[in-house]
Amino acid sequence: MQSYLQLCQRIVDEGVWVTNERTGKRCLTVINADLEYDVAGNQFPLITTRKSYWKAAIAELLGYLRGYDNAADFRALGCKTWDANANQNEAWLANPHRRGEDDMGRVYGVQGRSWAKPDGSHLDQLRKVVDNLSKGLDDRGEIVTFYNPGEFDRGCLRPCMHTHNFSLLGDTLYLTSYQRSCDVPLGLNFNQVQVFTLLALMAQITGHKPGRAYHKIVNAHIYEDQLELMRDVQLKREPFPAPQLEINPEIKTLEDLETWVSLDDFAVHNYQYHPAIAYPFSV
Ligand SMILES: Nc1nc(=O)c2c([nH]1)NC[C@@H]1CN(c3ccc(C(=O)N[C@@H](CCC(=O)O)C(=O)O)cc3)CN21
Ligand SMILES: O=c1ccn([C@H]2C[C@H](O)[C@@H](COP(=O)(O)O)O2)c(=O)[nH]1
Repeated sequence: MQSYLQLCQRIVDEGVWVTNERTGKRCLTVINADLEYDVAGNQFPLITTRKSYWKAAIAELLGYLRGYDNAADFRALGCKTWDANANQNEAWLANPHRRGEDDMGRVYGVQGRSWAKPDGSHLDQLRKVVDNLSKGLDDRGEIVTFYNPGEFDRGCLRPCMHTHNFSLLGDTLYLTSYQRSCDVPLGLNFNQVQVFTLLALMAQITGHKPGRAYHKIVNAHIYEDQLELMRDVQLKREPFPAPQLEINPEIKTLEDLETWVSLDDFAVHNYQYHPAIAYPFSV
């Protein structure tokens, strides 16, 4: 939590105003942030200086792991975060590849689970990583990447958290996740939860102990219409201790994640938080 607040304060103190063409808004921006989460010690990095909707963040992660390409599927899991990008983004609405209401196109999990190969077949990146790690194998390329520039024109948004690189040292699993662009008040709130939960879940289904998760961010920003709430409200609050995440131990395979797992299989304990803050969202 301290490292999140330090990043917010750093943006407020040292950020540079950058005009963003896609959203038409200015962002106060810094370059490079390194966050680290203690998954072994179950220090769940949930924001405590406002109410954080952790279930929606885990639902979004579950949708990526399943390869969802439709905002309706995310809604059915309990997550509305893709509604706006699928249905209100002017460039995507005008894109001939968009297949109607709620379609997100070939983004995130679609790339992770069915990367298109030149011969017309598809590659399941996540399956390969799960199979190797389950056998105790780390080929130094246990990577799931959603970043496919050749198909950017077939999706509603380029992935922000785009690459997850797993590592095995003995029986401990580590994760390094890379993010090119980060909406610190809204997106990071979710992304911290997702990096932590991804390592915890992958360790559980591949039979290893979770270690630490490393989260590397390039462009970290606060949109102009979020700045006042961050500077004058959220940053004035004192954080509470980190809560703990409990995951149903019956989740044992990738198939479990693909089929029956729901948000009822996750619980957070000892979550103390300050009142909610409704930050504006930019499409
Ligand atoms: N501008 C922008 N910021 C983002 O963080 C973002 C995007 N766009 N587009 C793609 C996804 C969607 N994500 C989102 C979208 C909405 C919320 C959001 O509105 N969160 C609220 C309430 C969530 C709820 O009620 O479930 C929050 O207060 O955290 C968070 C992340 C993260 N990504
Ligand atoms: O997981 C996510 C997804 C998106 N974001 C934010 C980062 C940016 O503010 C926008 C994406 O805009 P680009 O113009 O494509 O960079 O969404 C996030 O923080 N986390």
